[in-house]
Amino acid sequence: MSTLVTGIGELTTNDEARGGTTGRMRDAAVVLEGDAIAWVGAASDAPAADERVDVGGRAVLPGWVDSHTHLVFAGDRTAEFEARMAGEPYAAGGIATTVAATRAASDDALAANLDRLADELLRGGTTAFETKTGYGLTVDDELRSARIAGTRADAVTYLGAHLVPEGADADAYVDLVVGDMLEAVVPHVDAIDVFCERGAFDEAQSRRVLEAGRARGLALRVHGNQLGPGPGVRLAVELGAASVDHVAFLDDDEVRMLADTWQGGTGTVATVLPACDLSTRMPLAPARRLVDAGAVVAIATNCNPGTSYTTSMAFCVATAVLQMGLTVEEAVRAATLGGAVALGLDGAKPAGGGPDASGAGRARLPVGRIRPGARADLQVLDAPSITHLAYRPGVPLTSAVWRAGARVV
Ligand SMILES: N=CN[C@@H](CCC(=O)O)C(=O)O
Ligand SMILES: [Zn+2]
Repeated sequence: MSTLVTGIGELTTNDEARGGTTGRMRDAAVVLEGDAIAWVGAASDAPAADERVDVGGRAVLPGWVDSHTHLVFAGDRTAEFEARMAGEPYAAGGIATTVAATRAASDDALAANLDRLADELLRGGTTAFETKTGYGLTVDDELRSARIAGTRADAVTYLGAHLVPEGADADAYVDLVVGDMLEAVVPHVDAIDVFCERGAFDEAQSRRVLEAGRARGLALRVHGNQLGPGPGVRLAVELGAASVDHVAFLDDDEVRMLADTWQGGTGTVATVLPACDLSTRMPLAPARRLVDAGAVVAIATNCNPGTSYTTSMAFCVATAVLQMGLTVEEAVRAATLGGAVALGLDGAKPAGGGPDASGAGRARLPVGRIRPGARADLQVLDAPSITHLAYRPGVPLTSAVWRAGARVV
């Protein structure tokens, strides 16, 4: 089955061969064949296909790639949010509230909540997403979180090192995280993550976690420099992490260090989380300085019930433009290809996945670009250009979405 999507007023391809930040084309068409993109070019040259969809001059771009979420959880944290808006600071300890609710929930309840949020992501134009464990913090609860995550997510990250459980000794808990817990989850995950922050895990503990994950072949991620300056970014760079996320507190050396990782072609993506910065009333990550220095930046929602309860990549893109100083093109690239690079799903290396990473959502074709051979993931905006994402903030512009060749919105 093939589909010709034509009448595209503005096509954002992210294809470097087409030049510019976003490889933009005018009056374009795309042919989807099965789950892949088969052809991209001028509408006037488009080949015939089984089905034809005319989008009437609207803008088309790759589906969002949300490279940082925490969607396996139960309960919510409305009261904590209200207290924060009344002046209380965010503290890592709030995670324990969600851990208790998650442990008490059935598998079905956790899966239903994940489905609800994954559907919400899709309706907002997100066609690929990562999600993490980290609200279980026992061997059994982390294992079931990883299994459930794999039913929907394109990439699953093990975050046993999210918080030291109440009453546990920190170093003894790290022994468990790098020992039995890692052994249990490793067949189901692609990456390992650690919350390297005051109130969570220190540098030595974070290093142990990341080195253990690396020894098991997992990609590395770090929650770093979220609540203040700290060792997270330096550790991520030293250990060759795929991404370091939050990065709200960066000095000039850290910005340069992140940019320098890309000199050999692969490096550590700096993932900014604008909705989280706003919802925790923390400073916005210095996305402008990162892009100016040459770092590869991703924009993600960090959807979770504590610090960032939104699935809206469009909101994050608008914030990155209006408040972090990115251009619309830079923000759109960061929210699509940037996320794909962070997840290793951009096609630069074989698709990720642990030995048994066979979840329904797993990406087997590259995402983040509209070009032949990529997964057929694209979104149509009810607008003539991507500029409207920031020009009309808060307006739900997503009008059609294809994921892996299937029309889902
Ligand atoms: N910072 C650590 N983890 C999450 C917050 C989780 C929570 O508060 O429940 C984050 O990325 O913001
Ligand atoms: Zn997070």
